[in-house]
Amino acid sequence: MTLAKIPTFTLARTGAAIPALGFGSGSKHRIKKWENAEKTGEAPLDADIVDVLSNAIKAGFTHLDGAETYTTRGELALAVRNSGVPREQLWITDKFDQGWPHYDRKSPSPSGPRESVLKGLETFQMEYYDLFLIHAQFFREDLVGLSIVEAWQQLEQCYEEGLVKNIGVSNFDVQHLQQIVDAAKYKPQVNQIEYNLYLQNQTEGIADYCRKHEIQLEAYCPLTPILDARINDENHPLKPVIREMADKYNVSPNILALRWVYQSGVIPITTSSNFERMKQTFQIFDFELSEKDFNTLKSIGQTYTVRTHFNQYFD
Ligand SMILES: NC(=O)C1=CN([C@@H]2O[C@H](COP(=O)(O)OP(=O)(O)OC[C@H]3O[C@@H](n4cnc5c(N)ncnc54)[C@H](OP(=O)(O)O)[C@@H]3O)[C@@H](O)[C@H]2O)C=CC1
Ligand SMILES: O=C1Nc2ccccc2C1=O
Repeated sequence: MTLAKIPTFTLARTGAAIPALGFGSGSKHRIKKWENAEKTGEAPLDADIVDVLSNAIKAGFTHLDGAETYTTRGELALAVRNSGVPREQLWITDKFDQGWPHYDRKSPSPSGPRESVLKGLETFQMEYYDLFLIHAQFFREDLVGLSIVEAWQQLEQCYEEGLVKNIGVSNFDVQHLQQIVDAAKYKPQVNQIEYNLYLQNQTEGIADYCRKHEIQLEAYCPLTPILDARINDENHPLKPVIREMADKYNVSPNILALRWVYQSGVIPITTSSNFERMKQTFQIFDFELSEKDFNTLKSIGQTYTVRTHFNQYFD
């Protein structure tokens, strides 16, 4: 299979070229796995999810976003293996599950990220991850056996051992990132956060902080502004603007929303079960928003906030 050439961003400190668009194996896929496990008490491989992830690779995605907590590592590993795409042509991200206080879920790797990395590499039958993240800053003693800084030091060890080529965090605010930066031998290279036109700072000052410290932002929920399921309000201020601008640029609204994220220097991590939509996603690289239109979207987006994840911590 010939893979499409996807633009990249360069990660500080290692110079790694990370594909500027990623495909997620969490969100709807995580929910499906967790619900099944609740019903049946186990989480067997889900053939439909393997198909979705295989289709994503067929559609041209080379950057795949996984996480221990999604319980879809097995599905992603199979999709990667079945694709026949050489390992070095793919970018595989995974995340350490530190446990989730609001779900009362314990970490499946209570001794820390190194345990998670080793288990993940075994599942994937591969030698290294391109990027490994601490999934969230919500550490609680009864759910995981180490502190944030100790977790970071384990990731640094994995980096020195060559098990992970790049290291970072997800859902970190300025205060928790600063704790790591103060103690770090190697500073985080990535922070994956909820980010879109309606949530341009998951937490106060986070986008500027990451830019200042050369920490690449990745955006989950990039499509929130076009999803009625997430915005139960006909009158949200971007609704007519997105429609009008999508017509102007001759793209669909989802492409416009993703392009804005990419053009702001942030890597959209999206997902879909729809093969046509997967292929369509690459249109974000075929046009450019004028500076005026980019800024119009940005300033109108700032007048309205939608957060779908971790409200109990961040609001
Ligand atoms: N670090 C973290 O804490 C988190 C990380 N993530 C990561 O980010 C990934 C993506 O997250 P997610 O929020 O789902 O991403 P998006 O905001 O891209 O939303 C994806 C959803 O949008 C739907 N969709 C796409 N286009 C359209 C359209 N034109 N019309 C209607 N529906 C559409 C898709 O449905 P359809 O299948 O029908 O196309 C899919 O359910 C996750 O899989 C995960 O890897 C997500 C949440 C938290
Ligand atoms: O996609 C995700 N959905 C989640 C829900 C709870 C905790 C983490 C996540 C994800 O990363």
